[in-house]
Order: sequence, then C-alpha cells, then structure tokens
Amino acid sequence: MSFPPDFPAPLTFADSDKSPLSIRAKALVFVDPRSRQLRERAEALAGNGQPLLILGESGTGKELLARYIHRQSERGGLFVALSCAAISPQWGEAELFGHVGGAHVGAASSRAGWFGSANGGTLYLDEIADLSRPLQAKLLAALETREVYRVGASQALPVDVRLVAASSIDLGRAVAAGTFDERLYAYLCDGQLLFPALRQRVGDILPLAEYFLGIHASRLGLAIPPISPAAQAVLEAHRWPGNTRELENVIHFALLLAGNAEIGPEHLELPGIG
Ligand SMILES: Nc1ncnc2c1ncn2[C@@H]1O[C@H](COP(=O)(O)OP(=O)(O)OP(=O)(O)O)[C@@H](O)[C@H]1O
Repeated sequence: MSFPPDFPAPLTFADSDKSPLSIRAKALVFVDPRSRQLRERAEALAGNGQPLLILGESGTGKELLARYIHRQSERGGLFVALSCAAISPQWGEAELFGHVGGAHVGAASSRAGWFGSANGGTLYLDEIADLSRPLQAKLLAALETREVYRVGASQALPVDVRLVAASSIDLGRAVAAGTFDERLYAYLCDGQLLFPALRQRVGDILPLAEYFLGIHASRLGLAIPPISPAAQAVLEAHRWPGNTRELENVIHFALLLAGNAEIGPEHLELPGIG
C-alpha cells in the first residue's frame, strides 16, 4: 500500500480480529479531520463499557468502527455482529436469547443464542430499528438486568454484554412514529457516534482508494497502478451514495479494467463518466 508521505498510517487490526466471516478490512483508514475526530471519540468511549449507538449511512464503516471499539475496550469475550433484518420473525427470541432443548420443533439441544455468545464481549446489532418491538423490549430488559432467559427456561442466566447498535435511520423519528422503544432509545442515547458520509470527509477518499487498490492488487498479483490526477479529481467530486463500500467496488473494477496501467477517469464506473 503506498500512501503519500503526509497521510498518517492506517490503524491495523490484529490477525485474531480478522475472522474469515468478517468484513475484509485489515485496517481503519481515517485521514480526514472529521473521521479522526470520530476515532478520538470512539477511543474515549471504548473503555467504559457503556452502550453505544453508531449512526451513519449504509457503507460508511459502522461495523468496522464497532470492531475497533471492541478491540480498544479490551473486553475478553467475542465481538458478535448481527443484522437485525436477518433475525427470523418466527424464532427471533430463540435466535437472540437462546433456547433450552426441546423448546421448539427442530431444536433438540439447547443453544446460547447471539446474546449469550457475546457474553463478556460486544454484541453489534446492525440496523437496530429493524428489531421487532417485543424483541426491543426483551433486549433492553436483558441489558438492564444483566440476565437472560433462554426460550423455555424457567431460570435466568447472568450475562455481561456490551451493546453497540447501528442505524442508518434517525431513531428519534422512529420513536415519534411509534416503531422504536423510547426506553431503548434513551438507553443508547448518551453514547452516540455520528459517522459522516464519505462525501462529507473528502480527505478520506484518496487514502481509501489507495488502500483498496493495494488490497486488490496484492490479491490479484498485480503491481499497484497509480491513479491519474484527473481520476483523483473525479473520485473526490463524486457524491458516493454507497459510501466506502461503493468506493471499494469502483476501485476494484477500475483495477480489473486498467491492469497495471495508470487508472484514468475512463476506468471509473461512475455516472457521467466514460
Ligand atoms: N475507514 C475505513 N478503512 C478501511 N476500510 C473501510 C473503512 N470504512 C469502511 N471500510 C470498508 O468498507 C466496507 C463497508 O464498511 P462497513 O460494513 O463497516 O459499513 P456499514 O456502515 O456497517 O455498512 P451497512 O450499514 O451497510 O452494514 C467494508 O468492506 C469495510 O471494511
């Protein structure tokens, strides 16, 4: 990876944090003053174990930031990431809180559930507003009492889970609309972190582009091609509605088109180019 000399080196993740199922990033590229400020606030909040809420558009890097917070917190348990939209409407409670053997059809043995798996660690809930109202209330109860009832169990189990929730929608408005639990919102409110959209931190665009170029070039066994000044200007001017995820895709594709040649505007699959 070749960063211009004035770019600070990206923060790197330990190998133990790079599970094959996790997002691919090996480092957190934070160069723009706004993202450096975000990192400082995240570091300040990481250690105290309080619940956090990361707000930001899709693809900004919320999960990556949550992973970084977990690492900084030095909590010994696992980082467990879960998309609330993926929780089954029928078996959601058992998926989240676990169940005892025979509690429902097809579940002969007991399971801990996502919440229990994060015991001693961090539970990252992406798009928390997608959680059903009954599960929102049960989640809050488990966090506040530090106890969890597996489905079918008559006794609660002690749990110590740090919640880091993420949302791309304004939860205050969801509360006003009656779709989000006011008490869960209050529980999360003090630890809010706002992840600016990529277009609001233009200083990150080229370092991220260089970073993704390095990752994909090494994966493909290619030399890292330079990005022409004209292509750099295009990248910095684009609005990036899909944020960092979109930038990675554009850079990956540009590398495939350009090979070892300099990346020009003609290699960038963006609206209005080519
Ligand atoms: N600062 C960064 N440095 C390096 N890679 C980044 C950075 N921000 C985002 N990425 C990469 O961009 C992609 C999107 O990040 P991530 O999944 O964390 O976003 P998100 O906000 O959680 O998205 P969604 O809300 O859609 O789940 C990932 O591949 C991630 O590794």
